[in-house]
Amino acid sequence: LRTLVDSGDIRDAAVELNASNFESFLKESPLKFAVVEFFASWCPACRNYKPQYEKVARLFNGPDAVHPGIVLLARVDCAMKVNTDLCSRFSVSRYPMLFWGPPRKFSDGRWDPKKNKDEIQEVDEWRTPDLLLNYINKRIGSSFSLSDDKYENENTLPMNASDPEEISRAIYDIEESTAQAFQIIFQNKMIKSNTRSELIKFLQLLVAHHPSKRCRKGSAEMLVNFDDLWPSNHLSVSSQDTIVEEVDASRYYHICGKEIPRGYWIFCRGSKEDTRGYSCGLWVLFHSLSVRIEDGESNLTFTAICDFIQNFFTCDECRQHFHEMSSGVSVPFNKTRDLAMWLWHAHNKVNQRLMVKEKELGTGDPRFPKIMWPPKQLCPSCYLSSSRDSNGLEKIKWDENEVFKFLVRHYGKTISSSKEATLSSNEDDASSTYGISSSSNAIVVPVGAALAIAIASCAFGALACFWRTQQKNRKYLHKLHSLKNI
Ligand SMILES: Cc1cc2nc3c(=O)[nH]c(=O)nc-3n(C[C@H](O)[C@H](O)[C@H](O)COP(=O)(O)OP(=O)(O)OC[C@H]3O[C@@H](n4cnc5c(N)ncnc54)[C@H](O)[C@@H]3O)c2cc1C
Repeated sequence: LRTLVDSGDIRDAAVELNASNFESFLKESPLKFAVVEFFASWCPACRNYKPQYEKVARLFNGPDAVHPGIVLLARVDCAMKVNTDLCSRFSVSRYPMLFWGPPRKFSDGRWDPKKNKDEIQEVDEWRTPDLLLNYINKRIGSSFSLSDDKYENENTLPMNASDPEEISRAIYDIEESTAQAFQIIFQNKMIKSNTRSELIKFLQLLVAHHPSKRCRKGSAEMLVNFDDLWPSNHLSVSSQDTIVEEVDASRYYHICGKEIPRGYWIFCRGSKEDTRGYSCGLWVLFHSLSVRIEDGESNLTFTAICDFIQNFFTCDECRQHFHEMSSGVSVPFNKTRDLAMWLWHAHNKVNQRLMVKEKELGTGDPRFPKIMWPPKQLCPSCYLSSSRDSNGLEKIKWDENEVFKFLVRHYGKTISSSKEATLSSNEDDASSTYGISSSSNAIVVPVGAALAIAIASCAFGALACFWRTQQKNRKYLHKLHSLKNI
């Protein structure tokens, strides 16, 4: 995608699209809304309009956006020959012409002036930044203003954590937090002799059950190369030495693809700069893993998550509290439900503790106060009864069967399926190279014997380990063939 630099050092905030990237870019966009300006570079009125359009674009697009993750502003130059068909699909008859609609509808869409019921609409009021922003505000029921300052926007955030639709956008934050987790691991050189196997276990879990296809693919690549990158035989058992310096880990920073981390949050976006974000994304990742695993994988998953938190989550207080909670588990988990419910309960314990603390210290996010979760609006059937004790604390009697059903619905299919379908086709090629099935979330095992291991143990660990060896053998054979051919 072309990032334009128009005058001096000022980058355009509106994204310039053309016929070759229009469809894929808009299809993959995590945003709910888009404005597309069709213009012609030779048109003087368009040149004059550009700074006005940019004023609104800077509010929503780019790293300094005041309200990122909501509306995409893009433009297409109809004076470019390659864009002729694209512009005629939208019946562009004068310049500039602006359209409004969901990004995905643009990608395969067209606009017909005779059909005004389309999801794509011509923007009728756009001539000044105020008019365009008013139009956007009317469409999404917001009250954004051109004078909004970064992160001082509690009252304008249109998102609501109790909106059941919001969770479908959490896939982007799960990807973001996964990528950030590995950035932190590499930057802080956290792969050591005593943490190496914990990371491998966690990667195996991600390969098999991460809700994002591109993160499964990235984890698989890292797992296949793990022994080469961080060989265990370079370390003595007692050694605490960091071994990450020996390899160019930066090549493997992009566990969920090159464009991630994107640098902003959507579902986990706080109303202040220092709230929510990474830790919220991690919780959502853990919950979505917990409902994706098979019964027989529950204990391994529990250990993999606990070890990951212990070794790689760099919030001391968090890992200490989490360790206290996980040490209280005396009986191994046998069922998906056991783990999902334990994690839900543990998260609520953290919420309860933070409810008091954040109130005392004023450190919480005013738009997202801690609550016993899920709230009634999200899952009425989860509540048998609720009352307040003498200190005003809410006491809830949960219907745990309903809670589990809700967790499966909330963190299961809603999170991945529709968004994954939009990934680009070259990722499909790569994932088949690595034997990852997108439909089942599982690893495709090349040999029947491996299947037997998988069925017998029903554990992603054994399966992923076997598969890793297979990949290494394949790599070795491939190298051998290339050498023979020289
Ligand atoms: C493992 C772990 C331990 C932590 N321990 C601490 C700690 O000890 N002290 C501290 O100050 N901070 C701790 N944090 C950070 C803290 O829990 C929050 O992540 C942070 O305050 C941001 O809160 P949030 O409002 O974004 O919601 P989060 O608590 O991060 O939750 C993210 C989302 O998960 C959903 N959710 C909320 N509760 C549940 C639940 N019970 N089950 C399932 N889904 C739920 C909601 O949709 C919510 O928006 C911890 C984080 C993690 C990942």
